[in-house]
Amino acid sequence: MTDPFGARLAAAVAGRGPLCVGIDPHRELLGAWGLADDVEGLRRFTDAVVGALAGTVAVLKPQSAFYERHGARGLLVLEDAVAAARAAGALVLLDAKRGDIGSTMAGYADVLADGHPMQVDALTVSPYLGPGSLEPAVRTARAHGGGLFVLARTSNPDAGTFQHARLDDGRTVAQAVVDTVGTWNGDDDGGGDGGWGPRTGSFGVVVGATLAELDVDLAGLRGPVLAPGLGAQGGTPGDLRRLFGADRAVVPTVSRDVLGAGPDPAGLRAAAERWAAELAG
Ligand SMILES: O=C(O)c1cc(=O)[nH]c(=O)n1[C@@H]1O[C@H](COP(=O)(O)O)[C@@H](O)[C@H]1O
Repeated sequence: MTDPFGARLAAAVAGRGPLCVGIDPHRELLGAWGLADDVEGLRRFTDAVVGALAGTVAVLKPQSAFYERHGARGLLVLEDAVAAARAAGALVLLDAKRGDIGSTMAGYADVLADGHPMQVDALTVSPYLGPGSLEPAVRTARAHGGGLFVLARTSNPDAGTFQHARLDDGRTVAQAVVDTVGTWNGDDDGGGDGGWGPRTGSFGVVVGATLAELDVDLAGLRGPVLAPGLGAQGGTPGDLRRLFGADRAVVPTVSRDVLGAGPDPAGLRAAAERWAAELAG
């Protein structure tokens, strides 16, 4: 039986540091690397990032949209990259922001299951259809040692329009999302204190590093926080410390600010190492 995702993530972070690098091969970036916006360009970009970084960073986060837009052959590139990244020791967080109900949600979550041709370690999901809508994904994650990161307080400027809306009980939507995810991190699923360790929960939330202030209470989360918005969106390592302190299980994720240093593998590695050093300092 595979160890729970939270424990595996904590072990990866202990060995490699917390940095997650997003693989976002969008049109402009392919062009900046001198690659065509086609499947061959996609493959060369992806192979370069995985080859340069999968042996050293804790987590790689491919963005599914940039593979789906190239059709079935794009998905084959993603499938190969996921296998190569995991073989090199990186955890793979598939960024697809899935959200649906019942059997459809279960279908999306099958990407976490043993035997899936593109099995990943964790998946980003959207809670918009309600807390119960994500239960099938929670079940699949538990059964296969997978993890989920649920969108709670995202990094985009207008995120608060929905995420600050209030429930009848006065909590913001973002807070209700965090509280819901905290209930999934029960004693059997890690259920630690919100820091790194073998009991780090397998169910996390997304909270942007771009926030002016931390306007959700993470005390009951007991799982990891994925923090995007660093670099290109303006967030800094100082913002991370200001928002989350030093003791919380936070996975800072950077895409453009590392990917822009390619295609030279040494350049990619140097950019990731720079971020890792700044995050450690
Ligand atoms: O889930 C995410 O990764 C995510 C959540 C969020 O709140 N904001 C956010 O930018 N992201 C993702 O992070 C990537 C952009 O990273 P940067 O290029 O570093 O800004 C994209 O793939 C976004 O979908």
